[in-house]
Amino acid sequence: MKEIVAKVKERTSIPVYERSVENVISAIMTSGDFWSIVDVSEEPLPLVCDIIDVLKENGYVEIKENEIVLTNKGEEFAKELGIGPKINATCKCCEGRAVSLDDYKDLLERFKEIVKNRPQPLHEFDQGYVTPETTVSRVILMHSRGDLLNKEVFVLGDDDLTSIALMLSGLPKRIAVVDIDDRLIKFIEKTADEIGYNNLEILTLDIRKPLPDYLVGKFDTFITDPPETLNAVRTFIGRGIATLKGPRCAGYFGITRRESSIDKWRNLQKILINEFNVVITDIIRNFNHYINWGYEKETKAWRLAPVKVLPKDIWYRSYMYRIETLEGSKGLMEEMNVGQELYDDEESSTT
Ligand SMILES: NCCCCN(CCCN)CCCN
Repeated sequence: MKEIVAKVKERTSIPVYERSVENVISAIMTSGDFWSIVDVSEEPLPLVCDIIDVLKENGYVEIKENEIVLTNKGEEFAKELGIGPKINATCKCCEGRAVSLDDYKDLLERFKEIVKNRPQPLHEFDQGYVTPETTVSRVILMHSRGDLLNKEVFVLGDDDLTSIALMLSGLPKRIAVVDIDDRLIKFIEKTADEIGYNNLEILTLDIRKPLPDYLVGKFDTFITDPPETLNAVRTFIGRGIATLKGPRCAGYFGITRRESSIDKWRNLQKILINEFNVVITDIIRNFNHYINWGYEKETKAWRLAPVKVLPKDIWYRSYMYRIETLEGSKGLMEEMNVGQELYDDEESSTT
């Protein structure tokens, strides 16, 4: 195992542990599909590719009819190390979100109807929207925490159309939506007119610039779904926190393991705790399920994939973080002079 880890370390700057290799072997024992192996392993995609390559070079893994499988030598190796397949204990009725959709079936059906001809994901903005069940579950989650009823809600980036589910719920006092993509802005505006919702504020602004005063300290709750670079965490989440009125306000955001190692998780959690002085109240594993976005073949993930087959099922998921502000919490007020590095780092691959 030590020589495997050493060989992987030669290939990547992403932190590698024996546990990383174990996670990938365990995932291969669970599924032969590359995308599902990344999903189950919970290691960053580029690292999974390096580990599979080294295991293949050393005869532990082979590719047969587009499936990644252990060889006999690999099975021996796994047995020696005591590695078994990953069990999937996800709850059948809530899909692991710990939120029940039972009382919101009509909201879900209405949402599905409205978003039938939604704008499709654009690679340039790292778009990739979540399932309707995820979007509506987000509304229920926020409502269950007391963060929606008669509250002023800020949606920072909305290819998931969370603002539409919020409008349909009728819960917030008002909703403000920011997005850099005019197609989304127009779609959300048109929908607000169609459903006769008029407590909606639409803003197209580049959040790398400081927020205008009329947004600073004006909201009770924000939600965003940023890329996983530390630049994006500072920018998207920092701006979200800057919109909050004061202590005991809430923020929600998705953070994935597909494009961030838990080393990077520790760094982003330090930003939340030490720079923004907020507290993390919830981290719900695989709450957000992303529909395959269609530009896979243009991404680094496709170039790195050992098997060139498009994903058939949902494989990209993120954890839902909930934070609360306290005395001394503060958001990002200065300009962020970043370009593509808002989206890209050594662990990203679908941006
Ligand atoms: N590039 C395709 C997947 C993007 C997912 N990212 C943006 C999602 C917007 N709804 C980030 C996901 C986790 N933060």
